[in-house]
Amino acid sequence: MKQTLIELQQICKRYDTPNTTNVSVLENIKLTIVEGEFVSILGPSGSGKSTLLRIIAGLVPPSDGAVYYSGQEVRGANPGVGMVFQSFALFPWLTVLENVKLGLENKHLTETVKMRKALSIIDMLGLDGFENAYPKELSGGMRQRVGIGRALVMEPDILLMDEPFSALDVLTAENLKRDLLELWTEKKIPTKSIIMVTHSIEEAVYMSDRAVVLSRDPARIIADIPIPMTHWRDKQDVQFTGLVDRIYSILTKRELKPTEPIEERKKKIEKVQEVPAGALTGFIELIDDLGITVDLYRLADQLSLNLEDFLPIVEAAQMLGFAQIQHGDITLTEVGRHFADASVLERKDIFKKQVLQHVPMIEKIIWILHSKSNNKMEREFFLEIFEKHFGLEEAGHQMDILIDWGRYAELFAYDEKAKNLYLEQEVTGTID
Ligand SMILES: Nc1ncnc2c1ncn2[C@@H]1O[C@H](COP(=O)(O)OP(=O)(O)OP(=O)(O)O)[C@@H](O)[C@H]1O
Repeated sequence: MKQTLIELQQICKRYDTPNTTNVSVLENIKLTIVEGEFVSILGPSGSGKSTLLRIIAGLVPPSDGAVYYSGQEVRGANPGVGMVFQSFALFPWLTVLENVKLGLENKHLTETVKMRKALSIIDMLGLDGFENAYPKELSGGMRQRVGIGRALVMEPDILLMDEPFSALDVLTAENLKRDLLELWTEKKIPTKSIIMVTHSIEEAVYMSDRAVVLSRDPARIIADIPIPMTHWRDKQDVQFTGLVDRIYSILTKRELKPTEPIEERKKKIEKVQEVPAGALTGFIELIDDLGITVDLYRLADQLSLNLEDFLPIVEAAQMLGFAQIQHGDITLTEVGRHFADASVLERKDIFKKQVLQHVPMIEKIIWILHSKSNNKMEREFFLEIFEKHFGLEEAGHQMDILIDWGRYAELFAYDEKAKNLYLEQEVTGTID
């Protein structure tokens, strides 16, 4: 029977922001991680992946629920974990050796033992000869090796990695992934389990044994997929591409059920993806050019886009009724095809219909502008409404994108200087 290393029991996390209280980020997360597992955590941008990792590390307390490490409830820093950060988090005034040794700061060990352990890890990570170099003298890949070294020198049962490769160029990242995987699979490190947050489905399927997929607003676990392949994995293998496609299709599935009546959706203030109308138009044209149905994973690969950049465009196209996603493939709807083939003016008309039908926030903006005798209203006014739902920063982003969509659809105009939204002409037949 394998030892349970981490158990998350009904973890919830809520944050207060300057304008909103108790915004739920994580909801009812239950997860068990046993010895020998390499688990990836995937999810849309801002879904709460890093927050979850920090809760496991004990760096952030959960609002509800508990984290157990080897059967003991974690209160404060989790003694069983070492953490690797996307940004390396090295101290620039310390050498490679000093940075790595820092991981042992709180251990009751003699200086000689600390030195021996640090040098051995430095050697294992291919940093031999750079012990006395400062981070600024190192490439990104080598800096991350130091970050990994600092976590591994503690000989943690669980290695937590928060997007460890995303700040690196592709080749450096591939090289480091292979080296880390070799240390793990050949048991050259005493680590019993690895939990990695990543944006890359391919990375998750290449490296880990299990992919846990989170939803957004708030994050719940929507899938927990075993990856039953031996290392080294062939990225062209049908089992590999099948798993990538499956996770893609889960991630691109809309959280709001398509069957939900539009009247129900209109009661909600639903966040829209921050995708300008121009980018969306280009994307729909591209799908149309490539054929009726396009494999999303291959498309992202062709465009060299990572999930974080790609998913919002796909979701926006889906939300506005231009495309449908099924089994990892994207297909233009009839409206989408019509939009792709239309003239510039016709497109504006189609876009107008789609946003009015699918984006209740735009409908509210127009309703308010209509109700004013001068058909004008300050941006600030709408911002305050949206702030209650999304918090200040996100409300600003949402407002920017709604203005972009509204202007493109010629539903309203925007005076950049005065920061006013106003109606240029009557919008007919669409407002209840
Ligand atoms: N200290 C905090 N106070 C308030 N809100 C926070 C705090 N930390 C995170 N959040 C919010 O929690 C949500 C989840 O953030 P988190 O960084 O965990 O997501 P993520 O999935 O790791 O994002 P990304 O993929 O962009 O790295 C975001 O909306 C973020 O703004």
